[in-house]
Parts: sequence; C-alpha cells; structure tokens
Amino acid sequence: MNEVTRLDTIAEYSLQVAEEDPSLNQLLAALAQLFDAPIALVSLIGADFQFFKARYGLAADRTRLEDAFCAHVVAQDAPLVVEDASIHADFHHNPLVTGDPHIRFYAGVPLQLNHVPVGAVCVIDKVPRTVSALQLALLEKVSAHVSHYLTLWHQHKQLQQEQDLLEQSPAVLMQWRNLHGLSLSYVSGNIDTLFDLPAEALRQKQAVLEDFILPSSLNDFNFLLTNHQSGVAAAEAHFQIKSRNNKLFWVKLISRAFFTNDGRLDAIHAMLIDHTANRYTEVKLTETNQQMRLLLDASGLGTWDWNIQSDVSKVNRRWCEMLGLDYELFDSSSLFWRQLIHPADQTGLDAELQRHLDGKTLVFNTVYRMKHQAGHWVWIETYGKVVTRDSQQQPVRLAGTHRDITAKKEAELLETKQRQLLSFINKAQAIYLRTGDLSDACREVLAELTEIADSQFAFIGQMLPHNGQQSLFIHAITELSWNEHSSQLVELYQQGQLYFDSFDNLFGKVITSQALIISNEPASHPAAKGTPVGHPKIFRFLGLPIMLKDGLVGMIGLANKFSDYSAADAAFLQPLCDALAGLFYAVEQEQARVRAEEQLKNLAMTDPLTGIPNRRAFIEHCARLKNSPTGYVLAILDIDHFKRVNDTYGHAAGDEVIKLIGRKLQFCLRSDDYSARLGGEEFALLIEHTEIDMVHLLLENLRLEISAEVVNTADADVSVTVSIGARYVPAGEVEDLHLQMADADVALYKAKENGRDCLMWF
Ligand SMILES: Nc1nc2c(ncn2[C@@H]2O[C@H](COP(=O)(O)OP(=O)(O)OP(=O)(O)O)[C@@H](O)[C@H]2O)c(=O)[nH]1
Repeated sequence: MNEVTRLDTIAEYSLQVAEEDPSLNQLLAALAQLFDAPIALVSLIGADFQFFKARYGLAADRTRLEDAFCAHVVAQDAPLVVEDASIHADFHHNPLVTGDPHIRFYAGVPLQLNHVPVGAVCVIDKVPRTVSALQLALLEKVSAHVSHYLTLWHQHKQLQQEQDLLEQSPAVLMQWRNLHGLSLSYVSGNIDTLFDLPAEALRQKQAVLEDFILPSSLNDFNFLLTNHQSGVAAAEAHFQIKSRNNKLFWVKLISRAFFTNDGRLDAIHAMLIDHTANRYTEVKLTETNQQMRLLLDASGLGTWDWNIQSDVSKVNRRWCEMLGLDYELFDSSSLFWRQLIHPADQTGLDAELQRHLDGKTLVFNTVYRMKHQAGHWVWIETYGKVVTRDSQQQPVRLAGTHRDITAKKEAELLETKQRQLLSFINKAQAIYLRTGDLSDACREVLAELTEIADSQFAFIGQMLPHNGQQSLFIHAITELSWNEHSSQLVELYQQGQLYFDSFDNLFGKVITSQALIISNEPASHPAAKGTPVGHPKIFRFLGLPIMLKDGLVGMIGLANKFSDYSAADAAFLQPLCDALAGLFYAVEQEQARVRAEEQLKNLAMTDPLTGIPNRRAFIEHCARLKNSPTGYVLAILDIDHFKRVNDTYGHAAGDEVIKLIGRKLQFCLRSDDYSARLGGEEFALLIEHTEIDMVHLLLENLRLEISAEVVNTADADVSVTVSIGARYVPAGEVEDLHLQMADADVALYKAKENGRDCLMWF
C-alpha cells in the first residue's frame, strides 16, 4: 500500500491532527493492564512523524518517523513483535531504545481504515518479554475495534457537519411520524430563526406547529397533510406564519411521504423554507402586472410578443378586438398577422422592422394599416422593442403595443384634404377672375377634385337655357372618349357646347329632386337607367346639387370611389359646391351687368324716334375710319320743307315722316353701310368698300325710294323729298371728320340751292 493512499485515508478520516480521544485512552488503559505493560498506544503514521490518537503511559504525543516501531508494522502491514529491542539488529540504536522511554519490548498490529494500513495499536514494555499468540490475537481484536470506532467517529463527525450545515441553512427540516396518529417527531434547530422558539419546545410538544400558522393559511397546511394521508407522495404548500415575536413570514413547505408495505402512511419528511423575500417579490410582481394590465386595458392598448426565432406571436384580447378578430382563433404564426397588413404599407413596415432588428433604432415605432374583419382599414401605431437577444446578439423576442389611431389619422387626412379642397377652390376662383371663363376654371381643378374625392370619374355642370329648355351645361368632365359613339360628345365638349337635357336617370335625379344622391349600388337605384352605352361601368355614384337661394343651379357628379360614398363625403365637398354656386352667381351677375351696360350704351347711341344710331354713335363709328385702307363716302340727307309738313299736318305726322326715313335708310343701304340721325330732319350716311359710281346710284336710289313713299297720317297721306350732299374721302386722307362733314354739308346746301330733291357732290 503506497504512502499517498495512506495519507489520503488519514485525511479523509480527519485524523491528521493529533487530537486525543478520551474513550480510546480508557481502552488503552484497559489494554495495558491486560498486558501488564506500562505503555499502550494507537499510532498513526503521518507524512513527517508518527502521532498518537490515543496513548497510555507516554508523555509525548508524537515521535520522529524514523524512530517509529509502528512505521514498520504499517510498512509490512503485519504484526511486529520485538522481545528485546536492545539486542535487536533493527532497533538497538533506536533513540527510543537507548533513551527515554527505554523500549525493550514492543508488540504492534496494523490499524486499518477502509482496508488501508494507517497506523498501529501496540503495547510497550521497558523490560524484555514475550507475547503469546492469544495476546497477539487480542491485540488484533482491539485494533479492529479501534478501526471500527474511528470509522464511526468519522461518520459521526460527518453527520455533525451536515447537522451544522442544516442548522445554519434557511431550510428547517421536519419529520412527522404516524404512530398513533400523525405527530411531529423531529424539527431541526434552525426553526428558532423563524419561530423565535427553540426546536426543543416543538420536539417536546410544549408548543404546536399549527399555533404559528396564520388562520388564513391553516387550510393550506392541513390540506398538505391530508393529501399525504390519502396517499400523495410529494406535496408543496405555501402559507404564512407568525413567529413568537409577532413577525410575519411566508413559508414554503416541500414534503415527501413514506408509506409502509401495506400502504399506510408511515412518515412525512419536509423542508420548511422562508419564502418571504420571494413571495414579496412575487406579490409585488403580480401587483405590478395587474397594474400594467389595468393600465393597458384603460389605455386601450393592444399588446404583442413575437418570438422571432420560433415564429410564435402572442397578443392580448384588445389586439384582436382592434381588428375584429376572435381572440380564441388567433393564429400565432407571423404569416397570419402579416396578411392583414395593407399592401401599400408592407415595405415601409419591413424596412423599419429591419432597422430595429439591426440595432439601428432604439425602438420599433411605426404606423401602418391593418385590415379589420369587417373589411375596412384600421390605422395602427406600433411601439416595440427587442427584449431578448441570443449569445450572438441575434434578436430572439420582440414585444410591444398596438394603438388604434384611425380616428386621429382620418382627422389628419381630412384636414389635409380640406386644405387641398380650399386651395383648389381658391385656384378655381383665381382662374375665373383672371380669364373670366368659368369652364376654364372648372377644367383646371377637375383632376384635383377626382383625386381628393377618391373617385374615378367626375363632372361639374351648370343649369343653363339651351334650345328653349333648362339643360345641364357641362363645364368639365373627366372622360368622354370611351368609344366611337362618344366622339360627338367629345367634340361638343371641346367646343364648350356640351349640354345634357335628359334627366330621367341617376344624375338627373339630383336635378329633379334638387337633393343629394348617394348610391353605392347604382344598378339597384330606382332612378338608374344603367351605365351609358360604352361608358366604363359605374359601380358607385355621388351626386351633389349646387344650390343658390334654395334653387338648383348646377351639380357635381362623382363615380367609382374605391370605398363607399357617404354623407361625410358630401359634407366634405359642400364648400366646393358653395364656391361653385358663388361663381355661377358671379357669372350671372356679371352677364346681367354687361347686358345692362350694353343697353345703356345702346340707348345713348340710338335715336329714340327712329331706332337707328344717333349723331354720337355716328361720330364714334367714323372715328375708327381714320386709318381705313379704302376710301369712303360721307353723305348728309335733309328732308325738304319739313317745316311745312309739321305746320300742315302736325308734329305727329312730321314724326312719322322722320321714322319713314329711318326705315328707308335701313332698307336701302347694305349691311356694311352705316346711317344715323344727326338731329331734327337731318341724317348722315357712311358708305365704304365700293366705287363712287355705285355710291352715287345707291344714294340716288335712296332719294327716289323716299320720294315714292307715302306716309299715311290720320288726316292725310304725306309724301316728302330729300336733298343729299355727299363727300368722297379717298384712302389715306388725313383731314378731320368734322371738316369732311362740313364739306358734305356744303354739298347739301348746293342741293337745296339747286331746287332740292337731288344729290350733290362736294
Ligand atoms: N315733327 C318734328 N319736327 C321737327 C323735329 N325736329 C325738327 N323739326 C322741325 O323741322 C323744321 C325744320 O325746318 P327748317 O330748318 O326751317 O327747314 P325746312 O322747313 O325743312 O326747309 P329746308 O330745309 O330749307 O328745305 C322745324 O320746323 C322744326 O321744328 C322733330 O323731331 N319732329
């Protein structure tokens, strides 16, 4: 047996320290008496010296290794008897022989621990002697007994250590035995840390465990014991106890039951652990979780938790409610929620998600649309974060919240649209003010109207008289060239001449009823006459009346919105209807003003008696002749002896004659020629674009026509002649009109001089 094994064994049995054992000392005393020897020893052979676990009759507790007789016993693992050391070859120089204690006789047997020789049990005498086989056998028995004793001592030591550990551990050990009913048979000493009560008090039944358990927890504790009694092998209970000094603890009792062969409960071994700190954390955590849940419920937030690596998503009920989904039927795969995301938002969402997973953003915060079960889109704001990453820093779990921001988002979109609407209303008004053309203004804004109304088709129409009936004049329309039959409409539209006059249809219903028409199923509307032949299918229609002072003045037609038209759409577009009503009104006002102005101008330029232009009109008309590229003729016509007519037949008859001249002038002159009454019985003529001979003939003809006419008055038939003075003005002449007129007047004077009823040239 090598030295290492021996030393390990000594260490294992905790014998390396020379610690004497009183019991073994007594045994050695008895052994020495039996052998009638002065010294008896239990020795252990250490690394550097031999030491004694027990000794009798020797003062020293150790010797040098090289002097040790027992070392020989260990080395040969066999008994050693030296009858007279003083003459023994190996020992006669040994200091223990030559000096104190003057050993002469030695008888030793090996001391084995776990079959390893570690020392010896020996008797020593200071005089030479012999030993019988019987005595040697006795020595061996004592050695075996010492070995057994040391083993037990070692085990006891170990148990004591374990006991110490247990006593210091937070776990209290307990045992119940079921002898005559279940009763606590053991409890470890450390129970006093919890109960402030010595374990003895419980062991000796001076106190009962149940007295320390709070009444509210007693049921849980009894339930555990009852469970074991009815055959349950392992159990666990949590309950509250109150110590003798009134401190409250949460404890956890983990127990295991042992049963007899016939199945009867024999014992319960249990561990009672102070669980207060954990329990406190648990309670706090539960409270916090409850508060969080309450907060989440109150805030209306949906929650989600996505394990990216295993692709398992968990959501709360609110998450499902937002999308009208059944919570129980939620599918945890990401494929499920991905297919609910609006196609237009998919790319942006993925990019934002990737940025966060790559660690480029602190939070994953974005807005997108998800499809509600009912078919509409819900605007969702998501706010999340990677909560777990693996050892390679790859994201494992992402968790966050969902907020339904549809109302906010729609309000924002509405506001944007309203701004757009106002801006294009302003634009339409500005175009109208600039060009004075309402159709231009309507055409300019039509594309924007279809865009903000989310529609495919649109038209803006105004009620105007056309072919003797009120018709809808189309200022602007999106698309007309849908087939070859519509080319005529396109042409009319381009000429600004497109009128709809048949109102026995869906859009006509807006005009006849003067009311808003919303139809998301035009096919089944009673007024619908079907989509016009060749027109792309109309599957939704919104007709908005344009009203002015309670009367309809026009309408806007919209068709094929992506989703249903609603009263909200009509309300949204009302400002446009009002603006158009205002523009229609402004146009009407402007046209009326122009007409009135025209009339006033006409009045100022017209001779009231004859209805032909007056002197002012004649002079204004002639003013534009200044740069005439051709020559012209100015003529003045005067009724002969008109005073006489007045005097003879009365002033009224004179008026009739003057009117006759007016009619004759219009009748005899060509449409390009111009005539006016200068005043009294004097008229002026302007004849352009012709030869002077032709003018001569024309004027002569006029003169003759007048003289041939008879005016029937109340008293008599009157006829008159006229004298005409004419002046030819060649092209390029720069002379003043008044001088030219004066020249014509000179010619007239000559005609009068010449006997009247004739034409004279200047
Ligand atoms: N009934 C009527 N008479 C008018 C009107 N304006 C002018 N007179 C008259 O016309 C007459 C013009 O007369 P005069 O200038 O003397 O010339 P006359 O009698 O035509 O003679 P001659 O021109 O020399 O041929 C006057 O008696 C005016 O009162 C009118 O609007 N109605």
